[in-house]
Amino acid sequence: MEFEDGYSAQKLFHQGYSYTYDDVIFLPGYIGFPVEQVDLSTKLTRNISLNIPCVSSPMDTVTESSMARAMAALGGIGIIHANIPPSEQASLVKVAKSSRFPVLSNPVFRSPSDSIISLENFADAPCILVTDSGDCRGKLVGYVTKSGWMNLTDKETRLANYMVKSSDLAPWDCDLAKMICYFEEKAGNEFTPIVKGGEIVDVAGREDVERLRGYPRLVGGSSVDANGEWMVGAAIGTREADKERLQHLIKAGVNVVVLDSSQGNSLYQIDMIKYVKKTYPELDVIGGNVVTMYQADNLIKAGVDGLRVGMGSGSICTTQEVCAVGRGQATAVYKVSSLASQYGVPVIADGGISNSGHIVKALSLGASTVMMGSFLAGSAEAPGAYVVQDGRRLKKYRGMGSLEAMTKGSDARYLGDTSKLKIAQGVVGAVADKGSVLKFVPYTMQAVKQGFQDLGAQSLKDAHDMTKTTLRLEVRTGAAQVEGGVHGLVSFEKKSF
Ligand SMILES: NC(=O)C1=CN([C@@H]2O[C@H](COP(=O)(O)OP(=O)(O)OC[C@H]3O[C@@H](n4cnc5c(N)ncnc54)[C@H](O)[C@@H]3O)[C@@H](O)[C@H]2O)C=CC1
Ligand SMILES: O=c1[nH]c(=O)c2[nH+]cn([C@@H]3O[C@H](COP(=O)(O)O)[C@@H](O)[C@H]3O)c2[nH]1
Ligand SMILES: [K+]
Repeated sequence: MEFEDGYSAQKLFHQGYSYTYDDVIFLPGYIGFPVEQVDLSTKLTRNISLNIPCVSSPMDTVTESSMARAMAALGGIGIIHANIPPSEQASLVKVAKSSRFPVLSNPVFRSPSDSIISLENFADAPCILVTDSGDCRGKLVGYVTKSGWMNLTDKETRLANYMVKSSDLAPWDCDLAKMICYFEEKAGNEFTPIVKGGEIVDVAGREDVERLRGYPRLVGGSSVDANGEWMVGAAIGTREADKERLQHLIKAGVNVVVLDSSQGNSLYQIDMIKYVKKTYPELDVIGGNVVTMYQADNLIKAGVDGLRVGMGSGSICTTQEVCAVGRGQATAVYKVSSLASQYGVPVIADGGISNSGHIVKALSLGASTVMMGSFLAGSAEAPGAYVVQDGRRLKKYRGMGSLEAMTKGSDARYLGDTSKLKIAQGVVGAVADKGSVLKFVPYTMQAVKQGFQDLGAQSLKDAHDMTKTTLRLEVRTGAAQVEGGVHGLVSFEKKSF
């Protein structure tokens, strides 16, 4: 029997309002299965499948090699930003794909006849690798740990005199499970270099392995391509020079490209989509950003394999203030998805995700994945070091359209090559330390699964089907939103897991 209770998505999003995630609330459905049976596997593009619906933003304070590796290990994907020269971006892609162990350690190399005079020689590396040639192509003879070096009285002494002698190497396709076995077998080793194609590409440490063992495990597995390497995406622009950038990325083995623009429905982007599809027919290309059916239709006709949705919804975005264009993110995701689904083009809900509930809403309203910037920027895997401010550990997070990011690399794109007027569409800020994505993303996915269970959706397909049929939702008034949050307490501590 049908009850007159709540609104269908179609009715709710046809009222002339731009709604965002917090404006709407879903009415629960019927739970007929355990939470473990919720399957969050999904599609990033027509041809790329993921085990979790998570994508990291192509921003220079969010996604470089370390984030891309971790996102792939989790079963999602990272999109490497383009705010650096093409060869550097390509090398970040290559590094991310060079090992299947989810931690990146940027090893430092020396030869046996070298000495280490200062702790700074370790840079951020956990140890120094000693090879006969003193570089990554040489034959491994041993390694030096920080504590081994600290205990030295004579810092001038040569590495050959105190290094831990070892020639043990782990192959690049050793994932966490294989690395656990490796360290169990090699009881004396604290570190093992990882080798690929005759080159040492990274180093794994016993401590990392132990730490990762304590993290929650995701069922479903990692994002691995046909060559057994992590899947990694990269952003490019729509200028002539981006064709050369793309060549570098292709050589590095990039699996998907995102045409990174705030307003994707342009002559430039349509030309670029056609160029990419013609030149590299095997490569999936994601177009955007779009927020309307009209914009999406143009890019779908041009041949995109995926669409990125969101304009001005990002935490660091000022586009709606500056340019007066954009859309509430819930409406944008619903409207674009309802068109894109007719063509089998998956939608990425980009921006405005600050909790697991927002992810449930984005996915239920039709998105196949969510792209996140601020949600991931405070993690250990995001680029940059933590700073301590008023007793809190913070990491910098900035918009790619902020003045600071523009002057770092995207001037040509932003200002027009000859223009001298800089108009920011983003801000520079900071986010709190959240620890490793390898730890908090699995908890977040468990929360999303619970949301799906409450709705009565066992998969993304179920949720998408329900949104077209039985799902009911409502707009929350201001008071209802207050009620939905924590309220009326003198103090509280919000700990999610
Ligand atoms: N999602 C969002 O709401 C927003 C995102 N951003 C982010 O900021 C960054 C830059 O975004 P946009 O400024 O939109 O970059 P964009 O590269 O699309 O546009 C910058 C300027 O270059 C022009 N342009 C692009 N290709 C051209 C060509 N071939 N010939 C001549 N002119 C050309 C555009 O029309 C525009 O005026 C991206 O990382 C984007 O994701 C910025 C603002 C909003
Ligand atoms: O208006 C903008 N000015 C900017 O400078 C800017 N930089 C990034 N982005 C977009 O914001 C998304 C990340 O948003 P969140 O932090 O909310 O996850 C990203 O994925 C982008 O879509 C920008 N938007
Ligand atoms: K905003």
